[in-house]
Amino acid sequence: MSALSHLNKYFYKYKSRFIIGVTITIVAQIFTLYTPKLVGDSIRTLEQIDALHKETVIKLLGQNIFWILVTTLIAGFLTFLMRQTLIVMSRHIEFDLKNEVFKHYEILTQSFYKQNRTGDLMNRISEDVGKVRQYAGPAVMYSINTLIRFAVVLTQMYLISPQLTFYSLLPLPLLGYFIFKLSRQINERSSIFQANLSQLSSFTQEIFSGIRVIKAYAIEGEKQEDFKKLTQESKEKNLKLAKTGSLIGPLMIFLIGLSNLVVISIGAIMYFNGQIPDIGIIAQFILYINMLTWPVASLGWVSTMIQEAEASQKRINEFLDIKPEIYNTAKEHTPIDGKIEFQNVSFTYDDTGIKALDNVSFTLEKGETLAILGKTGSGKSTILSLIARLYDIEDGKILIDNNPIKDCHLNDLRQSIAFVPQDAFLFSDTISNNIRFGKEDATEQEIIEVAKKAAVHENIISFDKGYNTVLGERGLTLSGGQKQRVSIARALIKESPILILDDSLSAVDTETEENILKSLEKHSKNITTLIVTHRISSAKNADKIIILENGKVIENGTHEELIAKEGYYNELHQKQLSEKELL
Ligand SMILES: Nc1ncnc2c1ncn2[C@@H]1O[C@H](COP(=O)(O)OP(=O)(O)OP(=O)(O)O)[C@@H](O)[C@H]1O
Repeated sequence: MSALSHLNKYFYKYKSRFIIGVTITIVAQIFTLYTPKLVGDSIRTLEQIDALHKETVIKLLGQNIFWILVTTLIAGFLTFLMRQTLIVMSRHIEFDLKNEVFKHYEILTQSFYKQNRTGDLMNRISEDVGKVRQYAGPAVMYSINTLIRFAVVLTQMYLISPQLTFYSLLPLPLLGYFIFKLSRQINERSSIFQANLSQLSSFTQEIFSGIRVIKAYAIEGEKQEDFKKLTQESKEKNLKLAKTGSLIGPLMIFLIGLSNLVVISIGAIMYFNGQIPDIGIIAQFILYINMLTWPVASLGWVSTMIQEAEASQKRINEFLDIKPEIYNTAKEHTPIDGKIEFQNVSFTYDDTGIKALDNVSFTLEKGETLAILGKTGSGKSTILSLIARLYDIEDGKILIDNNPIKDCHLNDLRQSIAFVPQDAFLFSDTISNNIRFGKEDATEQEIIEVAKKAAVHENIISFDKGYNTVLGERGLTLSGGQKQRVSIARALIKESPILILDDSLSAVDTETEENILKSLEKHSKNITTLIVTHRISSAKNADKIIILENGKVIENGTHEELIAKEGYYNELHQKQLSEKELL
């Protein structure tokens, strides 16, 4: 139960609902006691049929039926209220916990997302939180219900006949034991089934995300076979689970029957021996025993729920206990102007041990543009990640507006960067909302303006619904180049002092690229811009250019200076010039 103690703060938060729920449960249980008593009274009345007038008997029976109806209705209504308070409380707790987990996911760093699979993250926030809710709601409710029912029913039974109470309760522990054993087995089998289900969903999710590759390689048949194998496994596991589950019903019927038999036999003997005054008591006890059977049976079920919830909360806590490696240390807000300086920065990725940057230095004044070129894997994107402080460095210094990056308010720093990543990610929403993502209160006019600057306006208005075109999952309805340009528009609307383009014109033809760069030049006069690119055409107008190789800066200067050096840049320039001529 230690992991579940995480929920105590929520029980405390909803304490008034909890207390009201418990009070209602107690009152509801007291009302349910009336039915057996009234049934017993009715049988007692019938026993006296010879001594009483027929009308008196009918009148007494009629009164009893009336009160049975009234007390049952009240008990039913109170049970409804009990669910309304306790189950609704669990829904509130589920909501709070989901939000707590989501908020925590958001502050965790890149390495967390690299180490954990998306499916796992989703499972913990949905499936596991759902299991925990079963504890906070039904498990707590049934436990309280059982406890109170036992207390009131047993007291009533004991007051009538302690001896008959003892005998009638004999089969109940047996019922409890078997149900507990079966629930254990159900728990194990359901965990196995759940794990298999997770595997199945991860498999299908991957297949649908990569459907284009699967079709291109014509391996649908093979994948179908894999799917068949997985579903076959899933079916077998589910059948095993169903087999155990189907034993519970018959077992309960058998043991309830046994209990009734015990009450009738022992009750009859006691009646003949004069140990109980009338047969009505036997009927009353049969009803009491039936009232206790379900709570006993539910104990096994409740214990399964608690065990599952404990396991799930443990998984949730594993993530909640992870402290983000990167966090804000600045007490005050630090507005960002845009000067960026790297002083002998070296950086190694912890998980792979790859040294991505080696002694990198450059200075970029506010409003200047830096182009970063270099072979793939040379460390270009790493520089950009470090500016957004997605990682912290150990060697060297990164200064933003002459202050160490760690002294900048993390939120201010990230807010001041408009980032266009290598693989543009668009949400399943309208184009307009995808652009507005960069500035929530942007007007339609502003959206159109930035779309024009990103040279994507003409494309957008050619769609039937224009800016209201809804993009499919991950914006699949747009071409690669269109996605990149919408992503650029989103960055431009943000009007941040720092603009970062990570190879984000790669899917755009050179003519469109030129148009975009021209508008960017006008747009970003006061904006510090970093462009990672493989094309000279994207770099040539930058104020500064650096060339990386294996994390080291091997050349730096302006376009003219680098051409004159006859190194990597010049070679690339010549190559791209001749390619252009060939076209
Ligand atoms: N998140 C990461 N964790 C571990 N290693 C990484 C990570 N990102 C990049 N690397 C490694 O660091 C090195 C530099 O990668 P980086 O992405 O900065 O190169 P790049 O020049 O941007 O490459 P490309 O042009 O292909 O995008 C590579 O060897 C890469 O494998």
